[in-house]
Amino acid sequence: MQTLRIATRKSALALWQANYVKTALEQAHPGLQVELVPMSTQGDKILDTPLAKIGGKGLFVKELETAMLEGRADIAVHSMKDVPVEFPEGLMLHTICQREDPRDAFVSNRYASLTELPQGAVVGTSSLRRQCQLKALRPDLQIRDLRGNVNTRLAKLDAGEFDAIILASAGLIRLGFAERIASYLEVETSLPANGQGAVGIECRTGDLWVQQLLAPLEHKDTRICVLAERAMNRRLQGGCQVPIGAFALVEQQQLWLRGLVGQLDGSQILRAEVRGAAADAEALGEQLAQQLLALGADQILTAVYQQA
Ligand SMILES: NCc1[nH]cc(CCC(=O)O)c1CC(=O)O
Repeated sequence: MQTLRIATRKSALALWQANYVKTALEQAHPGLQVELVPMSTQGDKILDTPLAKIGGKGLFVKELETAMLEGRADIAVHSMKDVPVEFPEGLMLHTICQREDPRDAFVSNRYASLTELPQGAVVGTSSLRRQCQLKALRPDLQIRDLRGNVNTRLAKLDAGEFDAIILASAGLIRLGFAERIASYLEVETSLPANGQGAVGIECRTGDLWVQQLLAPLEHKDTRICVLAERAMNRRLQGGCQVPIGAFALVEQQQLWLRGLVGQLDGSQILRAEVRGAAADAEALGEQLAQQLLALGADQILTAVYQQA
């Protein structure tokens, strides 16, 4: 019996996601051996610099990809929102699993929601996408950088550094911290990042043994949504650290994709949306990007890249 090896980061969330895939594979294929291969990535090591400043795409995936290319692991499990748009030669995104709650979460020990925050309250997030939407709604808020894995971020909140912090609810729910969520930010308030809440599985392009094992883990509607969201991002040349939101829903083969590009201070938020056949997911994502560009998204993004 062969063993399938999963390359994974060592953060609690990465390990949770890798174990989730391990369990799903073992359930789908009784008798299959699945092993985790934990490793540190550059993104885990540089903890003191705001992510937007380091810039480089794929900070959290390069080591995992090298392990697969060198045959030390067979698959890598990623949070889709951290996966760069392009894949290295020899690797592919093969499987997209069912999405967890895609919304951002408002986490605070003192306040129940964004609207309850007092004037000038300090909110922690390292996401430019969250920052611009928060500032658009509440220009008085002070946004401060918040890095680290989910546990670290919660500890910083508990230490009193912030009045509230914003995190992806998916990560909190998966790690058993759902009760820390004071309220959910509806997507109209905080449009999620492309791929937020979805787990993807990467493998070698020609590895048919692995690909056939992965097939049962695929979730069709999540794939459609994530492909549309990623196509929009790709057309806007957005990495994971840009003030861009993209969120799709599919119902009865119909796709509804909403997109947003914002000025960091929230002074301007461009929004657009498209609807169409789910089968045209990627074309719709590109179409939405074009609409945002026509509204002036390129000027905003160019300015952001120059600041970073
Ligand atoms: N950028 C870090 C990251 N990557 C995935 C998640 C959460 C889980 C997910 O979106 O799948 C998080 C933490 C956060 O944004 O709060």
